[in-house]
Amino acid sequence: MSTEQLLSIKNLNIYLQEHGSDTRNQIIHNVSFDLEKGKVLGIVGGSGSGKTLTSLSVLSLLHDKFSVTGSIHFNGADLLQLPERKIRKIRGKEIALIPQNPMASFNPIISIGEHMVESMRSHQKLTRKIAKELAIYYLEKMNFADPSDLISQYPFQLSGGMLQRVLIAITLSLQPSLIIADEPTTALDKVTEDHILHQLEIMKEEYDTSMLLVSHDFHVVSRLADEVAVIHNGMLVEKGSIVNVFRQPNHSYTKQLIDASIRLKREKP
Ligand SMILES: Nc1ncnc2c1ncn2[C@@H]1O[C@H](COP(=O)(O)OP(=O)(O)OP(=O)(O)O)[C@@H](O)[C@H]1O
Repeated sequence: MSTEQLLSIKNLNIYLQEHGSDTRNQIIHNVSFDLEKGKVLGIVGGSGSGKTLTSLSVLSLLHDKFSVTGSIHFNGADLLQLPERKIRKIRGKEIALIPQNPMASFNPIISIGEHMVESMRSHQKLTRKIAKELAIYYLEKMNFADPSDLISQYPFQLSGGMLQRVLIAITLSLQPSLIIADEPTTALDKVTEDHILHQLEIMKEEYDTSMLLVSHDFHVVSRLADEVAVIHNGMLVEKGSIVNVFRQPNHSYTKQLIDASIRLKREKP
């Protein structure tokens, strides 16, 4: 592995064996790709292609009915070989996940400010006062008009788009080396999608954050990604620079995804 690579996935296979079943099905087949420091890699594929399983395997967040072979080197260590205790330290602090449904990441009875303070204090030695000041700073970065008021609100008082921006602010505050954003805008309308993509652009440009951006939508990925990997039926069918793949897709499945994203862009309200 070159020293520049932050993440290097080699020959990743993921198998599913339901409890009590003798049959083991292979879902991900021999997937390999690298992510350089400071770059964004888009992982694109249709529903059920295996994007989420591939990205969750990096965080060792797969249910125990899945088994994984191959290697996932992150900062030099193979994550598949690390004990859970070490993975837990990496998760959140070194590798953070921005999921599709942000609501599931929040506890409904804890205020936005408390979520931010707690997540920062669980990874860094900070007083509550400093953590609160930092929370306000990062919410300002996410263009919230009144962060001092926002921190006393509860998750149910915020829209899906606002919660997603809070989650990005929390992620920023942890300053991870790698962010995995799994369909971060799929549930949102066009205007909110634009806001979120803009916030992710800020993350990339100001903080030099490396990112795996998972989406079924080529248009979303093309806004941010340097490189793209296309997954179909659990197999990597094409990868390359976003400009080259977008202009001259080699695989017919990639062409279909690009056409679908152009249609989606026209139709999304
Ligand atoms: N918990 C699960 N139990 C059984 N099969 C699963 C589970 N999660 C995923 N799969 C199967 O694994 C395959 C890949 O799923 P995955 O969620 O990675 O796809 P995806 O590309 O992220 O799709 P989507 O965008 O719809 O989430 C699918 O065929 C799916 O049915």
